[in-house]
Amino acid sequence: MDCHVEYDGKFDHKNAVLLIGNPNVGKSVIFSKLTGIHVMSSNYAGTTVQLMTGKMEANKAKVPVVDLPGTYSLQANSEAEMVAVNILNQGGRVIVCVLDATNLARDLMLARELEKFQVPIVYALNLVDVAERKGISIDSKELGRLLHAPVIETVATKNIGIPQLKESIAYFYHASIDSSERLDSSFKTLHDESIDEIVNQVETISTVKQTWIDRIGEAMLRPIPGVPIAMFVLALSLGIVVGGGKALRSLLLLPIVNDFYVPNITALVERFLSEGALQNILVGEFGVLVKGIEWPFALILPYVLLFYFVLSFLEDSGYLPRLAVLVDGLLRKVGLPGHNIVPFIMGYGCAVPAILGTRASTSYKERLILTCLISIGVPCTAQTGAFIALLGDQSILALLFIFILSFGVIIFAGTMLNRWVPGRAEPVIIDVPSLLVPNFSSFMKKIWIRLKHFLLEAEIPMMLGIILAALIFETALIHLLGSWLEPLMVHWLGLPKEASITLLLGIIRRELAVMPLLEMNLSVLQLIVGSVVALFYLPCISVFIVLVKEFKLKVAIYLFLATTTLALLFGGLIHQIGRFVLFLLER
Ligand SMILES: Nc1nc2c(ncn2[C@@H]2O[C@H](COP(=O)(O)OP(=O)(O)OP(=O)(O)O)[C@@H](O)[C@H]2O)c(=O)[nH]1
Ligand SMILES: [Mg+2]
Repeated sequence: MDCHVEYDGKFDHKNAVLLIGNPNVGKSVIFSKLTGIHVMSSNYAGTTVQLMTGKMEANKAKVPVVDLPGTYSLQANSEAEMVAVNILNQGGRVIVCVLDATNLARDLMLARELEKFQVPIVYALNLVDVAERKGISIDSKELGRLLHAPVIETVATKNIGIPQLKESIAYFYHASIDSSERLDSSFKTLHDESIDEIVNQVETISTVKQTWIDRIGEAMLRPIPGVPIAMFVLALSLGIVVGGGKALRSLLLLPIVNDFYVPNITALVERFLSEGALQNILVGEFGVLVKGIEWPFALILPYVLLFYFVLSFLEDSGYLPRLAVLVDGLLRKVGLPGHNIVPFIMGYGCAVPAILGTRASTSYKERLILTCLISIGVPCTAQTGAFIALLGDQSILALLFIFILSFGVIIFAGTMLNRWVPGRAEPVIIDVPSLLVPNFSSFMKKIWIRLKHFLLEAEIPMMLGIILAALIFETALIHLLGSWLEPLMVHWLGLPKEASITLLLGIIRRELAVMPLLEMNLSVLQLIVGSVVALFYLPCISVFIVLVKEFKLKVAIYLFLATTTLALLFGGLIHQIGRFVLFLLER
């Protein structure tokens, strides 16, 4: 029988296999194993915040599969949960309900809610390896008998149980298509046992010696030694990103680009093109073949790579929810319960997934405050790389100043927004998962996905920006732009006229508001002013689009105006104060 589903351009959820379960139970890993499509998985609740779709092979047919955001219940409490519940309400062919073997009682609450849908359910009892580590053993056969459905034990990360799960899905998928009615009602019999009764019958907990990983996991949650550990993790992360990035840049990438690539490409272009505009656009001061390679690959890439290395490790190990517990009190002062630290930290990578990540927040107020703070004061990893390239060699203090200022503004803006934005943050219990040793292959794949994303997202706009800069310099438009912006650029900010280009390029990408300053021989004060302007300057095009999509055009425009005003205000004040201090020092 052919059960191929017609997609008609759009994904056919109603005929799909739906992966459902509480947050952080391994749905996305299972989805990746079923479909061969690698999607993001992390060891905290709320990784998946939108639908992920793919196809799996079932009895030689391609069957659609949907990975849903995790949900604690069908009374959705966040945008992400709402996505899951809405899809579920539309129906599906087979539900794969993923259960966490270390959290059976909690997960059965959702499982029980799913029984009301007239859709066959296959249970994947996942994380059995972690359960074993904790001395928890579950009789899956008995559980299946009590739930009137197949329960398949899985260790998704190691592919254990996945072939059996595939078989079971295929069986019920085809059965549900073959059957003129919905599946046999005996299959869906609601049972009378309470969740406690079921758990008592199937779960045995033996006392095992706590492993070192569980002991560390628990210690991290207490203020002592949790806070010192957090400080150490922060310092180590900074060391890896800043120190490692600098070493990678100056020992490997810059020599390759500057000593090998640039002379050769310049010679090649000069051989074929006579001196003139085209040659300048290709290999001149803002030559696209020179800066278009040096900026993204030699100056930014090392920091992006190492930042994602550190972030992915923190995500996969399960450290971030522990940090969330420690900073909960602090973050609540700016209207954000602790779990919001996760999208906040992601913002230091890129604001787009971070703003999407706020879908897991449980109130609109939280989402809005978090989005505003990320858009206003959190530099993305590419921009941080640009700051390090610009200031790192000149003055570490200046670099530090930029980040301290950004923290100050985030705290101030958060406190104000907490007062102004109506509503209140819902009280939530932070879901702390078991500490895990990251799975090597998914860890590497995750870094690769992010890197690929950066290269695809960054390289083309950066090239376009550089071509634009080259054209503006080549056609003397820079003088026109410089004259228009002279009162602002020269008198208020104390920057040279040609720095006006940064305001134009910064609209395309945030690091482009910084990079041109590298070519301008500026004083340390000017570098600080330029960096401060770039730090608060408007969100890049991609962020603007995501703001409009996730909120409203009005929110995007307000943020656009607020960030630009803040950028010019702070930049100007720092220039004026700096000039005054220098004047006093000289006297
Ligand atoms: N040790 C172990 N780790 C697992 C297993 N299954 C998943 N994981 C890890 O558990 C974490 C959560 O997995 P995800 O697939 O992101 O969970 P999810 O259910 O999609 O989470 P949300 O999207 O937040 O709802 C990840 O760090 C996985 O690598 C397993 O069977 N054993
Ligand atoms: Mg997921």
